[in-house]
Amino acid sequence: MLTSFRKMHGLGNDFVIFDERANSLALTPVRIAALAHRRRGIGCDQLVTLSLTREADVLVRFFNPDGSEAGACGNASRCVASLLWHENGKRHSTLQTKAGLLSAYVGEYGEVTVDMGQPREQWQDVPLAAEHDTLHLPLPGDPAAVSMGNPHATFFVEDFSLLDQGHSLEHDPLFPERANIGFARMESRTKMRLKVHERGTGVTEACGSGACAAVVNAVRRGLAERTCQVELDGGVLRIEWGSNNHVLMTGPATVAFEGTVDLAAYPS
Ligand SMILES: N[C@@H](CCC[C@H](N)C(=O)O)C(=O)O
Repeated sequence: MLTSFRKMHGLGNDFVIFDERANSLALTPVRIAALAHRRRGIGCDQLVTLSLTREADVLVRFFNPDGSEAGACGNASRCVASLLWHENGKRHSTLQTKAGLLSAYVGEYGEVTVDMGQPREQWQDVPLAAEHDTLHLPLPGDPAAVSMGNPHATFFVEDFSLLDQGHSLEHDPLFPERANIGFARMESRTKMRLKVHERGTGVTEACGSGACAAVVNAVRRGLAERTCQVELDGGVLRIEWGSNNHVLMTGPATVAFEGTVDLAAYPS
């Protein structure tokens, strides 16, 4: 039996989205990893599932290609909000995620703003393995850490030569749940160039939660204003860390194609 899915992306950060609102699908971590595989499966940066909930318009779960589940995914959250808008015509939506309830708004030109909630700056919340100042982690390169519902460390750099260390930094014992590793070059106080090695995925075209984390860390370091444009390989996000401590992320959401797959052909 064939199961439908949608392929969407936010700035090239791409997702396979399965709708489990009518029927639940047997998506085990092994099957998710097989489906997400670029050569042997459909291929994506994250596999996303939608389910029914009483708490919000939809319950959204995000899975990395290694089968691990993430608390947050900014670019996929914009895609899901855009998908709901196309379904029901409502520009406002609410998304229940592992990290919390998010609200989203689709603007005049189809661009999506997601309220990514409040950053968490305490070492236990990132989390780190032991008590440290999250503004200056004890690692070469002096990164800062924050949780946007998932763990992030941001290095402030002049060039991106450290990018190939992303995998070993992700697995550094300092991060008991591993971490997404961002490399930010400040172009001005309102403009940043960012590349991200994503936990469980690798280097992606864009990382929405990584952009939020990088701006929060840049503001905490005194390097940026609270509204900042973040240029990633796949395009630009606008990040605003509001006076209510919530981080708003605005950017595009694009449907690539709709397809079907025989789930039984993948290991469970
Ligand atoms: N693509 C993302 C983040 C996806 C999850 C991340 N790899 C993790 O494990 O935390 C985004 O746009 O935020």
